[in-house]
Formats: sequence, C-alpha cells, structure tokens
Amino acid sequence: MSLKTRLLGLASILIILAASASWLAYRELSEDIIERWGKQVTEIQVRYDSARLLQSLEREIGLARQMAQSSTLLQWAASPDNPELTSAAIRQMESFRNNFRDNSYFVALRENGHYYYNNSDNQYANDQFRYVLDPEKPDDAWFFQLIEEGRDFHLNVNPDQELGVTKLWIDVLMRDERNEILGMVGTGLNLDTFLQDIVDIGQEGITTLFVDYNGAIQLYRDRNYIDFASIIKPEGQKNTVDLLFEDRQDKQQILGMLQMLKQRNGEDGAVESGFVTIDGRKHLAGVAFLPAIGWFEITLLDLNALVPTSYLWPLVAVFLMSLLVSLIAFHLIIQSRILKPVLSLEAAVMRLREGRFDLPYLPKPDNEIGRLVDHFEKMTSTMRDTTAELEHKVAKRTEELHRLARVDALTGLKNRRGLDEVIEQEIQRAEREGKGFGLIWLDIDHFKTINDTRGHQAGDDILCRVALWLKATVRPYDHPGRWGGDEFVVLLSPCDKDTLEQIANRVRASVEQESQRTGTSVTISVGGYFSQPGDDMDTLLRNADQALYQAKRGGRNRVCIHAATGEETHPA
Ligand SMILES: Nc1nc2c(ncn2[C@@H]2O[C@H](COP(=O)(O)OP(=O)(O)OP(=O)(O)O)[C@@H](O)[C@H]2O)c(=O)[nH]1
Repeated sequence: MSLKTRLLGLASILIILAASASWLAYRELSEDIIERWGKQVTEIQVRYDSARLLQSLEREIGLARQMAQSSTLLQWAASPDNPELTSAAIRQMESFRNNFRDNSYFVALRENGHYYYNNSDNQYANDQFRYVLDPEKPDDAWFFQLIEEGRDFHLNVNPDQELGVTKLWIDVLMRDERNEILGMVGTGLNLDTFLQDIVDIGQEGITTLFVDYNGAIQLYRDRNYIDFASIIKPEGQKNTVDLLFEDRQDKQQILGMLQMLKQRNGEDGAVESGFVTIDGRKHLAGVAFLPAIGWFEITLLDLNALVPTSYLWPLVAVFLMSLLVSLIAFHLIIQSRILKPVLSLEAAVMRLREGRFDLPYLPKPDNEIGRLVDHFEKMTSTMRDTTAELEHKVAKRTEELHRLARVDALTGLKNRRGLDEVIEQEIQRAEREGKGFGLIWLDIDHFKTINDTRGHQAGDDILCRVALWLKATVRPYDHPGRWGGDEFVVLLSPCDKDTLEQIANRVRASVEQESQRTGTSVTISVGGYFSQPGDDMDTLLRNADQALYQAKRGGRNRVCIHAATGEETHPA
C-alpha cells in the first residue's frame, strides 16, 4: 500500500473518529440544552395554564361562594317547605343565574333532597325544582358523598342524566351559623366550551390537562380519558393520569410528582418536571398544584414537535461539509508538503542509481523533507563533481598510458608499436589519396663495438644523441622512431622519391657531423624505400630493410634506396 493511501486512510479514520466523538458530544450538549430549555418552558407553560384556569374559574367560584352564603337561601334551606321563602329563594337563584358565566345554577337541599336548576335558555322558568335526589341512585351519589366528606368546595366533571348535560360543576356547601350543612349550590360550565378555551389551546406539541387531588383526569382534550363523576368512584376504578403513559417508570414518576407537590402543599409556584414517553415520543412533563381548587395542572411538551430534529440537519450539513473540506485540505497539504516531495525524491534517487546526475526540479517544502531534499541535492552535486574529476583523471592516465605504450623509454621517440600505428595509418591514407610516402630504416654502424669498448651506458648515450639528431633533422610532421636496439625508422609524409633521398642523406650526414663535434664519432647506414600502391606493412619494412642491408654491405656509412618494382636498390 502506498504512503499516500496509508496517510489518507489514517487521516480518514482519525477524522471519522473525531467527527463521531464531536457528534456524540454535540448530541449530549444539545440534548442537555434542549432539556434545560424545555424545563424552563414547561414551568412557564404550567404557570400560564394554571393562571388561565384559575382566572377563568375564580369569578365563578366567588359567585358560587356568595350564593352559598346568601341569607335568603340559607333561611329557605332551613325551612324548604315555606312557600314564601321558596319564592324569595328562587328569585335570588335567578338573580345569580344572570351573573354566572354559563347563566345556569343548581341548588340542592339536604333537608328534602330537592334539586333546583335553570339554564341560560331559562328553560325551567317557574319550574326550577327539577327532581329529588335519591341516596340510593348512583347518579345522585355525588351529593351525598360531598356532604359526608364535608368538603366546602369541590370541582367535578359530571354528566347530569336528568338534565342531559355534561358540565364542569362548581359545588359549594351551604352552612348555617352552627356550621351545619344545609345544602349545596353552584354552577356548571359547559364542558366542551371550557375544554376548548382552556385545554385545546391548539399549540403544536403542547398538551394541557388537569387532574384532581387523586390524580383522576378532569380536563383533557380526549374526553374518553376524563374521569366523569370521579367523586363517587372507588380508588382503583378512576381514570388517573398514569393511564396516559405506557411505561411503568413513567407512571410511577408522574404519580411521584403529584405526591411531592402534595407534600409541599401548593408551595408558591412549585413545579415538578421530568421526561416521559407518550406514543413513543419523548415528552417533558411539568406538574403544578393549584391549592385554590385542589387540582393539579399537567403540561406535556413534545420536544420533537417543539424542536424538530430537522432543525439539526443544517448543522449536520455544515458539520459534514467541514469534515469534507478538512479532508481535502489535509489531502492537499499532505500532497504538497510530503507526498509530492517524497515521490520526486524517490524518482531522483532512481535516476542517481542509474548514474544520471542531472536532477530534475525537486520541490522543497519548509520542513524536514525539504531539508532532506536539500541535503540530497548537495550530496548529488558533490558526487557529480567527484565522479567528473575521477573520470578526468582516469582519462588523463589512460591517455598517458596510451602514449607511454607508444614511446621508447630511452630516447623518447615512438617505439615499435607507435611506428606500426602511424605506418598503418599512412598505408590507408596513401591508398585513399593515391599518394605514396617514404620510409627510412637506419642502423648505427658497429654499435656492438661501442658497447663493448665504452660500456653499455655510453652506448645508451649514443642512442639518445642519434635520436636527438634524427628528430632535429627530419621535418616536424615526419615520424622518427626507434625500431629496437640500434635501429631507427623514419616515416616521411608527404614525400616523393627525391625528398626521400634528400632526407636520408641529410640524416646520415647530420649524425656523422654532429657525432664528430661531440668527440665520439659514429656513423649510420640508411636504407630507404618509397611506397608503391598496394604495399602492405611487411612489404614496406622488408624493402626498407633490404635497402639498409645493401648499405651495410656496401661498406656502411651510406644511403641505399630500394628501387621501385623491377629496379635494383641503388646507393644514393
Ligand atoms: N647500449 C645499448 N646497446 C644495445 C641496446 N640494444 C641493443 N644493443 C646492442 O647493440 C648491438 C647491435 O649490434 P648489431 O647491430 O647486431 O651489430 P653492429 O655491431 O652494430 O654491426 P653492424 O650493424 O653490422 O655495423 C648489440 O651488441 C646489442 O647488444 C641498447 O639499448 N643499449
């Protein structure tokens, strides 16, 4: 796997891990914020709903209390059979009817169980006595129950079968000066209107309900849950608030909250809240106790409806975009600061391995890799210089060896190999151009005697001097050389037969004269040959050697030129 793939893979894993951790942290944080916010909203909503209910009921309750304390009604309740008192009482009731919001009232007397009622349509004008309450009838049990309990004030949602109405009843006990219960008065508020005004407030995600002291549901948008006539139902058969929850813990929690608030006994503004699940959706439940009416107000906030998770999608999109941008930025930085320089460096190292010192452009980021590239360039430059210097030295040494291999160590003239090469080149040139060249072969006369009489060193000295004179006598572009022992060969080019003879004679005369001047007289015998077309090396050398032989035979210290084909060698 390449470094690039690994780095990108590692970066992706790290970014995904960091993103997941951030996402979880964000979720926790946002949930915490939503919870705190929800709790505050719940408390505000609970107080608001409570205030709306109380505001709506306060006047009616006050009027009902006034009615219960009406002396006219109290007198009548004590003597219900008195026709005058009855007439006065009915007038009094009717005046209260006009004041009640629902324009209805009821009065029930303990003495005879008579139940009086009239409504907004004044349907029972002159017929306010509706029926007699029967302790044996379940529908009338509420009356006897409340009297037995001696509760001065009570709210009750109850259908009145006789009257064919379902209302939120405000019940207030009538007591005489001895605190004896004489009966009960009150009014009924149309349940549907009341539910619409107080409970069905149409706020998305907010549910309001009211439960009585025992947790029985009194006001709720779904009438099926309302615990009608709960006063007469035994414990366990009531529609209590826990019915709204499926989870056992939620049921216990909500009942626990009611219990807590009961213990605090309506402490001013006390609100309990907690999370519950309804229809699989998370809700925040807020509960407050309303001591004025002995009920609890419960507000349920659907957090998903109030703060839909779709609100979070822009955040998620921004988060994902940032991730993507981070990944691309990381890729670009890694690419330009690490991968590209490293790959270029690798390519340069491969070139160097192949012996190519011409480095391409190498990017140098301002980091460790940049410094490594810099060191590499300097190292390559040093290697290039050292190699060039070494190659130069080797070339020079090779050239020197080449030269030495073709030079006679004693005289400094060309040796036999050097002569071979120039003669071979000259043969080819002659063939190409059709022009001949001259070859002189000379040998020192009686050189053995010189060696024998004066010593080998003196012999060497003479060889050196002859070489010097030879070189001085021939032209700069001729090639004098030592063939071996006391024999020398000179290649003359360009040359013709006359020039060959002239130079051969000049060489011989020069050696004789120069040697005499040094006091050690030596002579040489010279053989000359002018090349013919088609001559090879052997022919050339053999003919020159024959001419030298002739010169030796002719008495030495002379020049003989080998004649062309068919001619004799002749002294020059
Ligand atoms: N001092 C010295 N002597 C050499 C060298 N090479 C060969 N000789 C001697 O040169 C002599 C050559 O003799 P030759 O050419 O055969 O005979 P010569 O005495 O010169 O007689 P001719 O050539 O017939 O006149 C031999 O005695 C060799 O030992 C050398 O490098 N230095």
